[in-house]
Amino acid sequence: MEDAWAAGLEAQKTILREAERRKGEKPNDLKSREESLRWFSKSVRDAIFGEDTWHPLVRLSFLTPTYPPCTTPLAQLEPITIEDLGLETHHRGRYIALRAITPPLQKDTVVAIAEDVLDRVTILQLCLQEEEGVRTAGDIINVGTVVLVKEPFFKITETGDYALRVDHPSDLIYASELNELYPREWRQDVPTDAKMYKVAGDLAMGNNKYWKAIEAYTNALVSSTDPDAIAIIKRNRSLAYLKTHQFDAALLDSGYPNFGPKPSEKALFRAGEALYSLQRFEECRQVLETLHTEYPQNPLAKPKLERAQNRYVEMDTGVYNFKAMQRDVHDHNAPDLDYATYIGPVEIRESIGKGRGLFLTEYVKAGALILCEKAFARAHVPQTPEPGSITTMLIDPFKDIRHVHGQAELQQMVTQKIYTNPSLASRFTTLHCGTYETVNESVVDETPVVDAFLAHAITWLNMFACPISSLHSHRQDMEEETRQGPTPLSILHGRHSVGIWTHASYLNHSCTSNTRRSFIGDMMIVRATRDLDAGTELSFWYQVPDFQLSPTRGSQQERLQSWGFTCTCAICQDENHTTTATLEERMRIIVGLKRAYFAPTEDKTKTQIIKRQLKALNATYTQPAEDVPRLLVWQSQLELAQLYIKRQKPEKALNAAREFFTSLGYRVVGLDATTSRFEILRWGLFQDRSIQAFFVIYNAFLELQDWQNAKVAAKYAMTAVKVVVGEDDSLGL
Ligand SMILES: C[S@@+](CC[C@H](N)C(=O)[O-])C[C@H]1O[C@@H](n2cnc3c(N)ncnc32)[C@H](O)[C@@H]1O
Repeated sequence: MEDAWAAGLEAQKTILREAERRKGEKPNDLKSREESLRWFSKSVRDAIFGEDTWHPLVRLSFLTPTYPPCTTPLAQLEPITIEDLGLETHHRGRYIALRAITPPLQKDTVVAIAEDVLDRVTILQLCLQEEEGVRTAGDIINVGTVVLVKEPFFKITETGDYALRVDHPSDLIYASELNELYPREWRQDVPTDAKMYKVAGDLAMGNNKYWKAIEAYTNALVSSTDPDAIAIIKRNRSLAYLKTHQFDAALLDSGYPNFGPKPSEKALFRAGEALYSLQRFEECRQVLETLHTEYPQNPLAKPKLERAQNRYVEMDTGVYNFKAMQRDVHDHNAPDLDYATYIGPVEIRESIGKGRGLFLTEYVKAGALILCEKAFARAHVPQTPEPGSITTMLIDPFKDIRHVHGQAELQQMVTQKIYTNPSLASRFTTLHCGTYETVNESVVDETPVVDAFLAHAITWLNMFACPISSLHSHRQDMEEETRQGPTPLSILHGRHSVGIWTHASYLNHSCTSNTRRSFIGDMMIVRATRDLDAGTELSFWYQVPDFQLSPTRGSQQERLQSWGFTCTCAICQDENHTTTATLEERMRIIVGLKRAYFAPTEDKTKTQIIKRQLKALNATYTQPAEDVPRLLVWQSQLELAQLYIKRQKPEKALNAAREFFTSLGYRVVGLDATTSRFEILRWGLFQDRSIQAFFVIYNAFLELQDWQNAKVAAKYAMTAVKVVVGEDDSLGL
C-alpha cells in the first residue's frame, strides 16, 4: 500500500511539474458537458468509496507556484470565456463569469462543474474555503450559483484534467442578479421588490440558512429606500453575519458606534457579540453596559456584561483563573478557550540581524508572566488519532516539501479569518514572511485582498506546535520517565496541534533562551525563565537544543533550517569553535554515562562512576558555564543528585544539585557546608527538569531538618512549575 501510494504521489507530482511546458496552450480536447458530468459523477462515487486518493486515510492537496491576487477593480477587467483560456496561464486583466451546473464535491478543495455564457464547461476548484462547520460546501457553491472569477488561472490538475483554480478567496466574487456584471444571458425577470427579498431573508434565517439570508438581505438593501426598513434589514443581516463568523460586517450592520438617540436592544446586543468575538473587550463592555442600563429586563444583558468584564480584567491585569482554564480543557475537552489575551511589559522593535524582536520595557523576575495569548488560529490534531481518521497533507511538488497534519488546515483557517474579518488581518499579514513579495493593495472593490500564498508563507514561518495542555504533557512525561528513565527532550515536543499567536510570533529563537512557552488549550503562556532587565530581548526555543539526541555538529542548525536562519547564540558559536575530536570525546563520555546509569550495579558504584565521568566531561569545555551552558552535562548531574537522595546522602545530593545548576550557568549559594541561605544569585539556562532538581534540594534539606531552606527550595520549585506548565494554581487538580 505504502509503495503504491508513494508511486501514485510521485506520478501526480510529475504531472504538475511538467504542466508548465504547455503554458499558454489552448487545449483542443476540452471535455464536453456530458463528459464533464460523467467525470463529476465518477468523482463523487470515488470520494464516497475512498477511491479518489492513493491512500484512503490521506487527503492530499497541492500547492501551485505562487502568484499574486488580483488587485484590479472588477469594473476595469474584461470578460473572457472558457474557450479562450490558455493552460497554466493567469489571465491578467480578465474576469470570467461562471454558473455552477452541479452541486459541490468537497475534497481538499471545493469542486464543481461550471458553465460559461457560451455553454462551455470546466471544472472549478475553489481552494482554502471555509471549514465545513462554518460554511458547508453547498453554501459555497451549488447548482445555479453565479460567480465572477477575477484574473482566472486555468491549469492542469494532478490527475491531468483541466480546471479553473481559485487560490485567493478575494479573486472569487459572488454575483447576485442585481449585480450589473451578472451575465445578461442568465438574467431572468428579477423582481426588485425590497419586501420580497426581506421575506426571503427572514425565511432563510428561520431555516438556519444564513448565507442565503445574507444574500437576500443584501438584495433587499439594494432596492430599499425607507430608512426604518433599512435599519431593520441591517439588524437582521447583522445576526446572519454573526452566525457565519463575519464579525466586522455584523458590527457594521449593528450601527456601532452610532446607535442613535434610542438604541435598539437587538443592535446593542449584536454589537456586543461582534465586539466580544473580535476581542475588543473594552468597547464590548461599554456597549453591554448601555444594553443593561437601557434594557434591564433583557435576561442576557447581565451575564454577557459580566463575561466581557472578566475578559477586560484578564487583558488589563494578566490575572487569570488558571484552574478554570485547565478544567475547560480537561473536563470539557475544549481546546479553544474563552479568555482574553494579556500582553505584558514588552515592545516590538528591531533586533540586529534578526528582523524584529520582542523587548522588555521593565525589569521582571524569573517566572513573571510576559504573555498569555489566545491563538489567532489553531488547528487541532488529536495526540492519538482515532482509528481511520484522515491525515491532511499539503504538497509542494516544486520544492518537494510536505506539510502534514494541522498545517494545511491552519493555512485555510487564517486565510478565511483575515478574509471574513479584515479588521484582524494586519495582525497576521504584518508577521515575518521571509522573502515572499507582497502586493500593496489591501482593499479592492470594498473587499479585502487576501493573498493565500502570503498566508502560507507566514503560517510556515510563524506557527508553533502546541499540546492540549502543558500540565497534561508534563505529567505524561513524568510518568514515562518514572517507567523508563529520562526521555530525550526532542521526543517530548512536536507531536501536537499547530497554531499562530501573533504577539508571541515576534520572539526570536535562541538556544540560550530567556523565556519559555507553555499551553493551556489555545492559550500560549510565555514566562521569564530568569530575572531580566528592561531592554532585554526576549527569546524562546523554536527547537529544543537537545545535543544528546543529535550530537553531530550542526544538528541544531538543521532543526532550525525551515525558519531560514543560522543561530549565532553562545552555545552554537562555541560548538563551531570546538574541534571534532572534542565533540567525539564528549559523545564517548555520554555513552559511558548512560551505560553507567542503567547498569545493574549498586548505587554506590554507580555514583562513583558517574562522578568520575562527569569530571572528564566538564574538562572538555573551555568556556565558563555562565557564558556557555553545558547542555551535555546537566542531565547526568541531575541523575547523580537523585541517586544521592536515594542513598540518603543529603549533603552530596545538595552538592550534585548545585553542580546541575552551575552547568547551566546559574550562580547559587547555600547548597554547600556554608551557613548562607539557599538562594539563586543568577539564573541560568532553564530546563524543565529544574523542577526535579529543586525537589532534590527540598528533600535533602528536609532530611537535614533545615526547614527554612526546604521552604526556599519549594518556592523555587513552584516558580519552575509555573514556567513549565504556565501556572501553579492547579497543582492539586
Ligand atoms: C517567528 S519569526 C520571529 C520574528 C521575526 N524576527 C520578525 O521580524 O518578525 C521567525 C523569523 O525570525 C528570524 N529569526 C528568529 N530567530 C532568529 C535568530 N536567532 N537569528 C536570526 N534570525 C532569527 C528568522 O527570519 C525566522 O524565520
